[in-house]
Amino acid sequence: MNFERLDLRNFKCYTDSEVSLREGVTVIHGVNGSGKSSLLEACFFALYGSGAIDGTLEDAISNDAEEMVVELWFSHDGGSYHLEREVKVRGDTAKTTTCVLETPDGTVEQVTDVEAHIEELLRMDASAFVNCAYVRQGEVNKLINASPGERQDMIDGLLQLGVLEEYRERASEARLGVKHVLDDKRGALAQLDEQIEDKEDKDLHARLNGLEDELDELNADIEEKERSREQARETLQSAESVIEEYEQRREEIAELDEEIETLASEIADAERERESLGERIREVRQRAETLQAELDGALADTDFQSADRNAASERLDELEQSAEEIRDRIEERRLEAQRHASEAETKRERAEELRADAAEARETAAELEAEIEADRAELGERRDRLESLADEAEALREALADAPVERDELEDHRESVDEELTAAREATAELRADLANARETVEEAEALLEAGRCPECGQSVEGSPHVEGIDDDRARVETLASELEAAEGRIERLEATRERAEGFVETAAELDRLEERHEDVASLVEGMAETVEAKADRAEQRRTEADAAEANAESVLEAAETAETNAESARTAIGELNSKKARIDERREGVVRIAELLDDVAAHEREAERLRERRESVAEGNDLRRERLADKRDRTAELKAAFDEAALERAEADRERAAEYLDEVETYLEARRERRDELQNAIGGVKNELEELEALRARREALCDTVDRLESLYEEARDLQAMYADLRTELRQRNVDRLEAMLNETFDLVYRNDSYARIELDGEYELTVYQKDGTPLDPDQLSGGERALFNLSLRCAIYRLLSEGIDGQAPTPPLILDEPTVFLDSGHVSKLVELIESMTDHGVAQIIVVSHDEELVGAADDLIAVRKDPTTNRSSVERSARTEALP
Ligand SMILES: Nc1ncnc2c1ncn2[C@@H]1O[C@H](COP(=O)(O)OP(=O)(O)OP(=O)(O)O)[C@@H](O)[C@H]1O
Ligand SMILES: [Zn+2]
Repeated sequence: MNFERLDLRNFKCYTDSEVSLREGVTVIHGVNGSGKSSLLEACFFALYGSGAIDGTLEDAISNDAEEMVVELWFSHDGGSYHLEREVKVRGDTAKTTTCVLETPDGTVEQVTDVEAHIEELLRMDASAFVNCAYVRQGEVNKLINASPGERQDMIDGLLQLGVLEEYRERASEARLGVKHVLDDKRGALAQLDEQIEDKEDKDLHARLNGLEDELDELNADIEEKERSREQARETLQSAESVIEEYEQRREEIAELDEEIETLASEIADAERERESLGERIREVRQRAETLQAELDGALADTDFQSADRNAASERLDELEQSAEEIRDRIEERRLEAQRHASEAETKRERAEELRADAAEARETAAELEAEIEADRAELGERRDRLESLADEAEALREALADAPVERDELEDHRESVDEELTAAREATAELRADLANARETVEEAEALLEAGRCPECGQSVEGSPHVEGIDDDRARVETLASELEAAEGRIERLEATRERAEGFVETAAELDRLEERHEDVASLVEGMAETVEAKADRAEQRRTEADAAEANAESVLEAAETAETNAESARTAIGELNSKKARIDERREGVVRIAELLDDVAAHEREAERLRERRESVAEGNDLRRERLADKRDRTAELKAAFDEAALERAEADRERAAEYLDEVETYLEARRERRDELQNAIGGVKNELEELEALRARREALCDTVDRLESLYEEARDLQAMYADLRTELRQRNVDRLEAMLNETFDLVYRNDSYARIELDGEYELTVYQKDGTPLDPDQLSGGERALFNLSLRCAIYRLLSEGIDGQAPTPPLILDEPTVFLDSGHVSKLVELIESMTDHGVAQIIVVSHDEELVGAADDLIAVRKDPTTNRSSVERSARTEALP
């Protein structure tokens, strides 16, 4: 078996690590506390679970984690295996939540199944694994310190010698079991012998004969007594029958006396009944006669003469029928009267409606006519107004006839006059200004002349232009004044013309308005005239309608009267029918009374007849009773004569005696029978005992056979037990011999020292070291380093013995050594390297050594470095490349 790979998550100081492991020698190195041992522990935990680690499951989980996973891949016997264990913290404790082993033949789950499978694969349990393959740190002395017994158990277990011990124990158990059964059987046999002896001592056959003789005698006695008991019973019976007969006779006489008395009183009762019946008959007959007289009277009162009940019924039916017919006719008439009356009512209502319609139509007509009158008056007024408007217009047209232009040009005309006037006024203003200037010029010249100097140059005006023009200027003033006068006259004329033009314009506007007004009034008049005509037509129509409705109402009223008359005549008919019906009812009552009387008379006659018959039967009954009374008296006399008192007394004496005897004999027989039962039981008992004796003898024979067989079985089991013990001793001796040889060989290899000659391992696994001078030494007495070497040798020897096996190659796990160099000096560390090499030579496929000692590195095929990060306190694993680098 080789480990191939180990994956860790949160296992102790490892957060997440993965290590692949190879064949050959692997050295895991690192400083103290870096996590080397934890790696090995993880492998061990993967294989064997919680039992394989120190402390609890919780301790194995990293301090700050809640769950942990360890996975181990390994090869074994050519197959690949994968083991996974997952542990989770649940509350206060940790639990294994997953445990799976994948094998080439399938998957194994559940902790117990997986562990069983591993134990079977490796042929060792956790403790055997520790003893053989996994040398835990600090346990180097374990094998030395163990007692020989413990050592023996350990080595026997590893070599599977324990199985033989188991078989031996089983054989011993079987032997003990057989012994137990054999003892039981022997005890049973002794008991049987005792029982048989007891029974034979009892002389059972003689007892049986005595009992049978007594039983015969007893039976004869019982038979005789039973015969005389039969005779006594017969005597008793005949006496009892005689007594019974007399008893019956006495009873009969008593009964007869009683019957006679009853009959006599019955006869007296019947006689009284007959008398009262006669009385009743007389009363009923009298009543019938009275009723007959009443009937005769009733018949005389009616037209009905026959005193026959059927004829009366027939007549009643006839009358009933007539009454029925009349009722029907009354009903018919009543309906008819109702129909006519309601018709008259309807017609009257209709006439009323028609009249109301007529009145309404007339009223409407009158209203319309009043409206027409008013409308006509208004129409007249409007026509007058129209005429006066026409006159006013005519007057205005005449006024316009004087106008200088046509009516539609008047406005233009006024505007042109206006323009002309404005122009004239402007020209006048110009003239006026010119004139004023001219006058000023003249006046200035005149003032200069007076002063004699020119106003402009200050020189003398004589001869200056200003003075020379004065005459021209005076002429011009005159011309301008006359022109201004003419212009002012023209303005005056134009103003008059303008006033007239304005007057014409106003007149024309007034005419326009009048004409418009005239047109409006004319169209109003026309509309009104049309309305008046329409209203007149409507009034006419209403009047015609009113006349028609009136006429219609008249004829409807006539129809109503006819209906009323019809209703009245129907009512009269009803009255007549009612009185006719009253007469019929009266007649019916008479006939009913007659019928009742007829029934009554008949009933009374029947009652009289019934009473008479009853009276007769009472008389007959009494005759019969008298006859029976006579018979009974005869029978009583007869019985009394035949009664014999002496015979009765004899019979009573016989009965007493017989009864007494029977009592006695019964008690006697009872006792005898009891005795007979006892004897029969006793005989049965003796016979049973005889049978039992036979059975006991048969059983004894069978038991003797069984005991013989058990004795030989016991011998066999004892032989078998001895054989297993011998075999184990022999096998162990052989192993011990080989182990001793290998131990010496290994010890020689690792510890070259002149002090020790050899090591002895005896059959009881007692270890002794012999010094050169032949003195023995307990391994305890060796030095610390010697002990470590001794122990290593012993382990390697065991490992070799195992791996070579008793019968061929056994499946050995990797050889794991944890810190084997402690206590060793450097010389012995080199020896250790040699030991490891020799183990490889002996065919150990995988050796894993944990050490912080650099010296061991030389022996490594593969080097694994473990480091702990000082800040996180978490370890990591690294395959170091130093293998090649090192010498
Ligand atoms: N549950 C845990 N969580 C975290 N760290 C843990 C846990 N259990 C143990 N450790 C730590 O793991 C570290 C490694 O211990 P281990 O015995 O594997 O070291 P080592 O390399 O074998 O040392 P030495 O050379 O002294 O034998 C220890 O320092 C310990 O404190
Ligand atoms: Zn360690």
